[in-house]
Amino acid sequence: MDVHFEDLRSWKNPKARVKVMRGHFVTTHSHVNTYIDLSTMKSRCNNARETAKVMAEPYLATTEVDTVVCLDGMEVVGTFIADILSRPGTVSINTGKNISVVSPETDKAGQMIFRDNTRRMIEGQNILIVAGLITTGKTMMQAIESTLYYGGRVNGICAAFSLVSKVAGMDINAVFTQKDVPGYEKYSDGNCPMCTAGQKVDAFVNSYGHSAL
Ligand SMILES: O=C(O)c1cc(=O)[nH]c(=O)n1[C@@H]1O[C@H](COP(=O)(O)O)[C@@H](O)[C@H]1O
Repeated sequence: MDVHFEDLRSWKNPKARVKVMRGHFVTTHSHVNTYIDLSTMKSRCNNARETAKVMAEPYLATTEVDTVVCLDGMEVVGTFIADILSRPGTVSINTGKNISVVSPETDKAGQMIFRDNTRRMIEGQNILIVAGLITTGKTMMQAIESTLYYGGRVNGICAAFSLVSKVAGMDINAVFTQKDVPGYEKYSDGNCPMCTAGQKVDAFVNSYGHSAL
């Protein structure tokens, strides 16, 4: 496979950056013609912090957050978001809080669950969900349902990249949208023109990364 990544930087903050690769990829719920690699923002401290600034900004003055629920391995970014929201001396209404940062577990049935030890960080709490990639919105829908099931209030949803602007009627605050990645297309299984054209699958991709075939 000829691996060619383009750098993509947020116009809001160039240090919030991802890498983009074109090809034929199989994801959990769809086929996509573009792979977005989030490893820099997920794993490098400076990039995670700068990404967190972009993500936290809309919530600073207005949104109560007690717990950040992280999906797709976004814990480093989520922790910076919690820190930014709770910092003293900012306009944040969450100043001084000890905000929790948790991740759900996916059980064998594919349900997102919280173990007994983290439930108190969901039940009766104001939740901000932080996702990596939102493609169809199915995974986010599961995360919202799970949070509500455990008694949390979903007050905000943010993502590194989202193809959709809303899930369950809630706005998605995305660092990158389809406008930033022109030509990004997703196709349901069985309806993929790349498969129809006999284009070989380049890689299986999931939130951990990609494995070339
Ligand atoms: O995990 C994946 O398969 C994946 C690869 C990809 O290119 N894009 C992508 O959105 N995902 C994951 O698929 C889930 C979101 O897809 P939807 O449920 O279709 O919105 C998230 O867990 C993403 O990390």
